[in-house]
Amino acid sequence: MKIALLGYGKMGKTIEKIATERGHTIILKVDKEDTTYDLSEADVAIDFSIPTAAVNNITNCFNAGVPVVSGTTGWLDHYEDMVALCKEKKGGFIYASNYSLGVNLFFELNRKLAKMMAPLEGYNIAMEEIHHTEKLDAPSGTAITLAEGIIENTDKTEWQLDNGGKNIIPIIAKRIDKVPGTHTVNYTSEVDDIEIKHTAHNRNGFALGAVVAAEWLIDKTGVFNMKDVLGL
Ligand SMILES: NC(=O)C1=CN([C@@H]2O[C@H](COP(=O)(O)OP(=O)(O)OC[C@H]3O[C@@H](n4cnc5c(N)ncnc54)[C@H](OP(=O)(O)O)[C@@H]3O)[C@@H](O)[C@H]2O)C=CC1
Ligand SMILES: O=C(O)C1=N[C@H](C(=O)O)C[C@H](O)C1
Repeated sequence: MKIALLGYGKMGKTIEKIATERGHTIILKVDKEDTTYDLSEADVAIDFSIPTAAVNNITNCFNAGVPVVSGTTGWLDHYEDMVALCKEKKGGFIYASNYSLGVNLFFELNRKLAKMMAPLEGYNIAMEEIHHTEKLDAPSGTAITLAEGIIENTDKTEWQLDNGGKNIIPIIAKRIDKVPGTHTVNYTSEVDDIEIKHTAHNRNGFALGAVVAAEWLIDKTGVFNMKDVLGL
């Protein structure tokens, strides 16, 4: 595959390494200096840039007829606009807040646990995410997906950064040098606690998932997610 990398920071560079090992060619590397770029030679684009650039990058892909794997977080207020544009342009689009296989299994576990906890009284729920100090958005996209999985399966109706409440899931976001990404969901009661936790040791899992998603998306039109890619 000929891949355009939209965003060539920590993730872009890790994706380059893994994509090259899998026999793909990187034909374009875009960073903030590149205001215009040519996607005409690309089979697929992978966007890991910054929240304020994601919508423009994804739009450019649809306009160029290039399927796009989006991993950038912090832009989801515009997600439905991108879905509509994808359909209008008959494009191919995958967004995931986290591309790692482990986290996608963790998402399933989180939904299942929430469903089991829903009828039980006396448990308080709280979430924590820890990331490196360069991260621009909080809470993480992964924490938001986890919160949505809980909201779908319990009487919780919303999440809030730092604040909890009767129907509100509190998410604590910590920033600690070099941490690739750690997510914890906690149920605590007077008699016991239940905790599920995913710890990324490096960025390779995110990058491999994004490349696998790009391989899967080639020649498809429509809007997909990692459940589609992994057959979960
Ligand atoms: N879905 C997932 O599995 C994962 C998602 N992420 C998300 O991916 C994104 C990138 O993460 P990470 O690589 O760690 O961040 P970095 O800050 O290391 O890299 C971001 C890159 O985007 C570049 N950039 C800035 N503006 C633009 C633009 N207009 N167009 C294209 N590129 C631009 C930056 O360039 P410059 O350096 O010149 O400013 C930089 O190279 C974040 O939103 C993060 O949350 C991260 C890991 C996993
Ligand atoms: O910015 C990061 O680094 C990460 N961002 C994603 C998120 O916001 O959930 C995924 C991963 O946790 C790393």
